Amino acid sequence: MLGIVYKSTGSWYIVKSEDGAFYDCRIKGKFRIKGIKSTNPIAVGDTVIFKLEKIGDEEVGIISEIKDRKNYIIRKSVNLSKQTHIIAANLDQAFLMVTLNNPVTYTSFIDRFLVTAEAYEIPVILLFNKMDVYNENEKNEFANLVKLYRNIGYACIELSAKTGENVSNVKELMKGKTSMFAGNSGVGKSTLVNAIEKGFHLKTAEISEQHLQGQHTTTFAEMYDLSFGAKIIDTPGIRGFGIVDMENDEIGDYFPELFALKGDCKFNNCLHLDEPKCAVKQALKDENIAWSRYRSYVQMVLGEDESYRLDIYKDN
Ligand SMILES: Nc1nc2c(ncn2[C@@H]2O[C@H](COP(=O)(O)OP(=O)(O)OP(=O)(O)O)[C@@H](O)[C@H]2O)c(=O)[nH]1
Ligand SMILES: [Zn+2]
Repeated sequence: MLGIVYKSTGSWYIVKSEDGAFYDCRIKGKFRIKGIKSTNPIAVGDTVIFKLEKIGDEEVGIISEIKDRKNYIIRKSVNLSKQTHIIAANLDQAFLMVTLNNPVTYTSFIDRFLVTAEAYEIPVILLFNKMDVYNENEKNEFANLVKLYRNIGYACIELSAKTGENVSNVKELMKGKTSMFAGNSGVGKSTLVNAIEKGFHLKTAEISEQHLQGQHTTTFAEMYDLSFGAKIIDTPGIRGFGIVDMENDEIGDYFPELFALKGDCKFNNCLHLDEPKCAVKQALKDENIAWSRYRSYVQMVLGEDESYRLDIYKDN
């Protein structure tokens, strides 16, 4: 039988088969996936093949195969080994929620998220929330931010999870897809998802509180079917995207507007720092590239912003 993993506890998996029924499944023997040193071979979102077997009185599914992943997000294991923990697989898109204040979302956080998403090959939609509370100045500031990211090519929606403004647009984009919601604590993820699906509660808050108390419990993502043909992967305690190890010379490739100019720099290995005849530096002067984006880029290249390599629980 073919199914999708909805929940994982590390040794047990809840798999929804094509016929719509849920089965408790386990893995038989050792499972290895090329190139991934992972503590969990199978993650939420994985498509698996399993067959039912009688174990004692119980009928359980035995997973024999994982289908190739379109993408996956990981985090480093808590125990400092080189191992990674796969949080979720096969995401169609991620929504990153951003607010101007309460809490402040820094552009460096947005950019790091976007870069990681590019590396993971996960499309991102930026949600600019709490539109109902901003004054004229703040509205302008927000509008500039929206313009900045739209120019690069990212989809942006201005909304208010509280009043419901533009919430239907988000819902529309979710139909038929598997989505994840990310953003700093307090930006309104739970409020939004609850507005999209009445009575549905994300688990983010309780876990991040646990984290504040220093309890590094391993958290597992979980997938849910919403009533309108959408799937959501809830990733408790995860505000960002996990980690990606990137070489300095590939970071620029994940800034689409820098990547587009790469061929115009004098040196084909230009890092756009102090090299002569750099097309990126020129574009900055001409105001065709945003300074905030360039600053995020430099921070990542110089390693001033190491948190993108670290545990995502440290994101803020
Ligand atoms: N004014 C206003 N307040 C909002 C809006 N969306 C959320 N809030 C409020 O912001 C606070 C935090 O919202 P949550 O939905 O809990 O935020 P969250 O992102 O889920 O936070 P964590 O669970 O900690 O990750 C709550 O008091 C919400 O009522 C909005 O559009 N406008
Ligand atoms: Zn350059």
